[in-house]
Amino acid sequence: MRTNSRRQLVAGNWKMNGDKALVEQMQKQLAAASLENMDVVICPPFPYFGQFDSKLKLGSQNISEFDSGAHTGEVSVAMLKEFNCQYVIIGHSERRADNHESNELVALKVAQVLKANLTPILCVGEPESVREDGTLFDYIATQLDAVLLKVGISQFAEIVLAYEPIWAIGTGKTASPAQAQEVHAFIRGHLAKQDDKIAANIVILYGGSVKGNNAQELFSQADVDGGLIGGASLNPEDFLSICQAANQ
Ligand SMILES: O=C[C@H](O)COP(=O)(O)O
Repeated sequence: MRTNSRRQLVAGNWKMNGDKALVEQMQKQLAAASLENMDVVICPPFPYFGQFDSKLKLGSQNISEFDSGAHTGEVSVAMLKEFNCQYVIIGHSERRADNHESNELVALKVAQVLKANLTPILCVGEPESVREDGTLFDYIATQLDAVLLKVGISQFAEIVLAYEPIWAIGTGKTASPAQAQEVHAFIRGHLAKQDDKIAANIVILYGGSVKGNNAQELFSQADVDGGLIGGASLNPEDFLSICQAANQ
């Protein structure tokens, strides 16, 4: 049972997976469920955006930092709005690695999403080597500070955060509930140095090998407000059980 007023959120990041059939199955599964105490967001690849009905909240996995123009292969915030997309994942570790997205570019993209009145899901998280060498909190603080410097603490009232330890993504090696809680509490404390109220209200998701059988324990941690789900978001039954854990 939650002891704070933050509403839990579960976002399914399909990454470069899924097909038209999965869109149909997922919509059917979620339409039949009663999930009145939490929010569900699906972040499919762009080609499937038009296939989603308006009952589900839609999220994007990325966005251009530019408004429009000669940027081949990019998608703008204005285009997302035409499809009623409300959330945008920014700074996922796979984009930071595969597309060389720096903390500064991540900050520019967060600003672009906020300018369009959409909600960024800002991802932070450390590689295993950083956890091992004891610089975990500095690493997370640096990722947060780049965005704080660009948009300011007041804008964090419109942001969702996701803590995703890179070593736990797609590996089956979930952070323990205590490890997740420790970093979530650090993040909230870091923001509280600038604004107590914004820190207390911000939703912080955990991501990294969340499944139906571990979601409830992770989500019951005091500073964990739901999850950013990869692999398990491709299975409608698993994803529903994760949403149900957040709905309690
Ligand atoms: O965006 C989602 C995360 O990268 C977690 O992925 P995963 O649930 O497959 O570990």
